[in-house]
Amino acid sequence: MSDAPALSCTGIRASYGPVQVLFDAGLTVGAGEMVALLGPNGVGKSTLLKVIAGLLKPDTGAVTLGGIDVTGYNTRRRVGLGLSQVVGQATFPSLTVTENLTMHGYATKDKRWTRDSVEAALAVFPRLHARRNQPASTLSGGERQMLALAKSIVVEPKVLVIDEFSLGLAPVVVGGLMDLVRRLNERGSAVLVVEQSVNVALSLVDRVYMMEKGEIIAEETAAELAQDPERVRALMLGGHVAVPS
Ligand SMILES: Nc1ncnc2c1ncn2[C@@H]1O[C@H](COP(=O)(O)OP(=O)(O)OP(=O)(O)O)[C@@H](O)[C@H]1O
Repeated sequence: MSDAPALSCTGIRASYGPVQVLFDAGLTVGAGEMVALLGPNGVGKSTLLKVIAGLLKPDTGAVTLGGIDVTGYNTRRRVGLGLSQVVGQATFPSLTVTENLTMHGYATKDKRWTRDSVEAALAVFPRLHARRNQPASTLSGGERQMLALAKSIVVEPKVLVIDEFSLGLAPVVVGGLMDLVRRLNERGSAVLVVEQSVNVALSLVDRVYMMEKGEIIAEETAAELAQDPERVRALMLGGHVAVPS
């Protein structure tokens, strides 16, 4: 087995038209590791996720998946290498829960494999199982978020990237979703989360990167950061964050 990181980005510069948003940003997620990317609004976190997914071409820098340089690959080829990104509660509203899962599986795998893994995904989410024949439009926000995560199980991702899964959801729902992410990680997925709730991030991940103005300004373990609420507050307010030497 390769000991290459599940995901790495190095020296990423990216722009929207003439406006540069990322300045030599980089991060690494080891195989089987859970990592969070934190920072105030508008610093470029989602932009880095777009670069990772192949939705935005960087001006410079490289992205690797399992040691393979995928910088020139389109999104579909990256998904084929095991990348799965959960963005918001993205589902097809008029399709049922089962149809949403099946469609997602077909994107990369064959029919038989997909049928089995849709059953496996529904077994992990009893609430979705009970609503398997309902259109996604009739699900609650938390259930839709579960469906977005269930899609990730269908493709058994090597790298799962989650953008803001706690946004707008009740704490009890978030707790359930965190358990599911942990289970996915135990089954072998490396995880990168971008999360507004620092508490959620710190209780989930092993390691944290902090972003400010398009740059990674610090990297440390979640345990270390959890002991310094003052720094966490400064970070999330976008003030200068003192980095211990
Ligand atoms: N499609 C776009 N076109 C032009 N500018 C954009 C576009 N998307 C984002 N931006 C700008 O790029 C900067 C970084 O945005 P980005 O969404 O990456 O930040 P973020 O850290 O994810 O913020 P948030 O936590 O609020 O989601 C912001 O100034 C934003 O206005």
